[in-house]
Amino acid sequence: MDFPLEPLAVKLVILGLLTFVGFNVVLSITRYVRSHRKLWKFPTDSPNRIFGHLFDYPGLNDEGLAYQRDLVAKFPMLSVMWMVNMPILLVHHPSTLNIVLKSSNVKGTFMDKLLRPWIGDGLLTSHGDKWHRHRRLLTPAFHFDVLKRYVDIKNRCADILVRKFEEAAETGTSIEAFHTVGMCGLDILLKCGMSYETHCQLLGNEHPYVEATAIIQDIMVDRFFKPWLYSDFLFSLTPTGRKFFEQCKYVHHVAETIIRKRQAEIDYQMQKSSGEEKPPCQDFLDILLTAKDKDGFTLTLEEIKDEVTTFMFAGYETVTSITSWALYSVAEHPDIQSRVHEELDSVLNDSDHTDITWEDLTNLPYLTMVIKETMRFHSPVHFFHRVLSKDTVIDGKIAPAGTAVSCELYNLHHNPLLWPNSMKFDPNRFLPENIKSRHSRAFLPFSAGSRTCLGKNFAMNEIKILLARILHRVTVRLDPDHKVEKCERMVIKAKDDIRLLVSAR
Ligand code: HEM
Repeated sequence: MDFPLEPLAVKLVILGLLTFVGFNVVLSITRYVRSHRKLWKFPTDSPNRIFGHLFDYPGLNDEGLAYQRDLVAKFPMLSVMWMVNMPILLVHHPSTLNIVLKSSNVKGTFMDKLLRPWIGDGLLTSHGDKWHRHRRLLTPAFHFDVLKRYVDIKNRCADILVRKFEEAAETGTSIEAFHTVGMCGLDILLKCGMSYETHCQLLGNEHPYVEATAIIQDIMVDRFFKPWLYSDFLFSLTPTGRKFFEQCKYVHHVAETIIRKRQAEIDYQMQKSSGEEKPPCQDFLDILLTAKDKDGFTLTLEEIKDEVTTFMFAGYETVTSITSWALYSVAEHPDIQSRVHEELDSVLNDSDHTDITWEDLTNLPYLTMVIKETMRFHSPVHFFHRVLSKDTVIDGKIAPAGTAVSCELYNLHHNPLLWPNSMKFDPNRFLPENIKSRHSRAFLPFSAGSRTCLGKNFAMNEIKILLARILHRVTVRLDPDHKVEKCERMVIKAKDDIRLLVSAR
């Protein structure tokens, strides 16, 4: 057949398409150069503009942390990290952090994108109306009256944990802090937040959920340094990508099982009371399952799953890590441990209880200082991200809208302008007179402003209870045959755990 017009029509379509693509490429490059040129004005130690820090970051380990300390000593306000064509503005001084916290609570950096297949669009990664609605909804789950009820659950879980430490003292074997405390943290979180009983502490120190989240994080941080794998589609074609998505699927399956079980219990209770009563205990999950605002808005299963997975991530590793690093530091500093022992003896020895009560929680000033110094010195939650929602002047220069900002808490907590001799573990930094003489935002373990950590009181109570219960019964020291090395994941952990030798008091 003969189509006389075809060659011309095809040529025109191809020409049109090329013009369209070409125009968009030029536009993107122009926008990219225009916005990135602004960031070229900020300080950086990047050796080159093409690959940036991609191939010369020392590693997500002790060397990487030493590098971060050197960086903040050299650039105490901020600096830019270049990941090929993706700059990240690192802020690590109260004055620069304050500007970011005040001007933007928007999420959506490429790190958030890497987090999404795992924790979805929960409180940590969402913003705008959705974040506002969910934050308002979930805030009552952390009210003091609710937290008070959890003190008993935390003590009952601590009973099992303390028993494990006492057994280690009896047998003379060393104990793995992260693994052992981690099981207790998981037990507490599931019981308090979701009324879910697993007996996980009694089943050993391994748990498939914990293992899955460790694998997910290992892969995620490795992917961070491989921008060519940022596309979920391309990543899912690789063996590592397949492993990552399999583990995410498992984690979501666990969340769904917990949700369905609790939903069935709530339905049963409602049926029994002819739908008149609300379930007796409104924990985190109950709130999500029964939420209905004045406009009749309820949450979908997907939304509840995202919040449960977020809650499990935000609430479990953080507490485990701080408690474990605090044990490490008191083991390393026997004089500090003795002062903790003295304080615990004075609170607990003359009383008729071994539990830490709600009232005791405000009566342990030295232990609280040790915990705060742990959060500064080890800074397990070492960063969080924002995207600038508008052009913003930071340290006298304009950072364009859309810039990815990393609020670097480890660097802030080792900034020599704020923390002299930052590698000395010294709880006295948190004596009231010393706090007074420091910038109010020199210490931000829970962030600040509208997106401050929702679980901070829950976390502080739990860490105090676990440490007080353990250290009241035993003395810990470091196992000299075991080297402790740090590794940076979403929180800073110990690569091969921390091994502690234990003796009964
Ligand atoms: C000592 C332990 C903890 C530390 C150091 C910590 C630290 C933080 C930080 C720095 C943020 C801000 C993150 C950001 O803006 O991207 C945050 C947010 C959050 N944390 Fe924690 N956290 C801890 C424990 C917990 C616990 C136990 C829970 C829940 C049980 C929790 C739930 C959350 C949630 C839901 C958010 C998101 C808040 C929002 O964006 O509205 N955290 N946390």
